[in-house]
Amino acid sequence: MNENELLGDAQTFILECYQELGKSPAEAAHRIAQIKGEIQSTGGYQHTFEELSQGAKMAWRNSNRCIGRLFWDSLHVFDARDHHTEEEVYKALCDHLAFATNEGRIQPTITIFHPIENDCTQVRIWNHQLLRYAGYEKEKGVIGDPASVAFTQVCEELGWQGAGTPYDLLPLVIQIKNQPPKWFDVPRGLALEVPIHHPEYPAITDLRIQWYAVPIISDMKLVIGGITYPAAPFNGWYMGTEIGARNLADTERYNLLPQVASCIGLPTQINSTLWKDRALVELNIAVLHSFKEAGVSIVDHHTAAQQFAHFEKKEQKSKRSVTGDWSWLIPPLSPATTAIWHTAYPNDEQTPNYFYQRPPYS
Ligand code: HEM
Ligand SMILES: N/C(=N/c1cccc(CO[C@@H]2CCNC2)c1)c1cccs1
Repeated sequence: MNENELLGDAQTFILECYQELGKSPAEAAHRIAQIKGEIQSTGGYQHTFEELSQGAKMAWRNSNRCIGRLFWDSLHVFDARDHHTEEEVYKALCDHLAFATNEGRIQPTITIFHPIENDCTQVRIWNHQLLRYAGYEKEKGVIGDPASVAFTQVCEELGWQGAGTPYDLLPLVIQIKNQPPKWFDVPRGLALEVPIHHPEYPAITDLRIQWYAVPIISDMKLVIGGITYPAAPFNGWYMGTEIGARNLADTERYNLLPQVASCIGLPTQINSTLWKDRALVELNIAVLHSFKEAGVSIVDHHTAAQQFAHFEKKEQKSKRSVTGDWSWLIPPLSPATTAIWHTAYPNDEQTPNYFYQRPPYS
């Protein structure tokens, strides 16, 4: 991006951001003039903490695929732009984990590391999520999460060795500039996990299913007013279907529906008995029941859809149009029972926002 484009993006962001923060047009104009000067002398500009914080919240509000946007304004923002070594970054990630987990009363949080400067990435986290299970390719198939097989191999090449169970937490892999990445174990006390039980079918317990409490996306970039933050891990809480209808159910993930079905005595030979659908519902009931029993925040897809409807009304009151990616907003279980199914959303891309970026390893 050239300096003119950067100034244009900065101006657009400051005008919207300062208006939302109740600042005067004169204050916005003064800030824009200041940024113009900084871009002319350094080729870039630095956000104030206030701009960084509001920008991260606006980016969540603009995330078209997110059903959880009602709470966009309550995001906790940590400024880690002055962290330059792998150890400093690791400490900040541990602090994020502890704060966000909050003993189960999950707090939506983002930690923002140094932005790209002179086309150079300063900090990069190689994990897709800070907490995720390893996947080991074996002759008889995969042990653990098949979605993690490639990254698990990268971690093993870096010297990490997992225990080989289906639920081994992967290490945090942190890269500074173009140096080789360093890996660090997640302190066991910081990774809250939930054992999965069913309120009516005790046999489900014998499957020894578990999942981690806090989803923390760490591979997307945050773009605010033309400035790119390639390391900005953010977390919310889970919607139950993410775990029960995808991570544990997909055939190319943990593929547990046949085992759940036999646990509850369903005949799995004939499609029209809808055994797969019954197993899916019972697995999702077990996930919601287990998180609640463990005192860990989680939302069911019906409540989440109602909260999204509330978000739509709030945005209309604020004279902002709600953009969305319908195909991602509908939940994977009973989608047509939610109001989202019966609503159309323009999938226009706004900034600030969170975007995919090229993987740091291939
Ligand atoms: C507070 C509770 C939250 C819930 C229940 C929630 C729920 C979800 C769900 C279910 C998805 C779809 C994920 C998938 O299908 O794989 C999603 C996507 C997304 N969410 Fe949220 N979310 C929450 C908070 C947040 C926060 C705090 C942020 C950022 C600050 C965020 C940003 C996003 C983004 C960027 C996506 C799209 C990811 C992609 O394109 O791969 N969400 N959210
Ligand atoms: N509940 C959540 N769910 C997700 C939000 C964003 C992305 C994902 C996982 O996306 C993967 C890539 C495409 N589907 C799986 C899950 C949150 C994670 C971080 C904040 S809220």
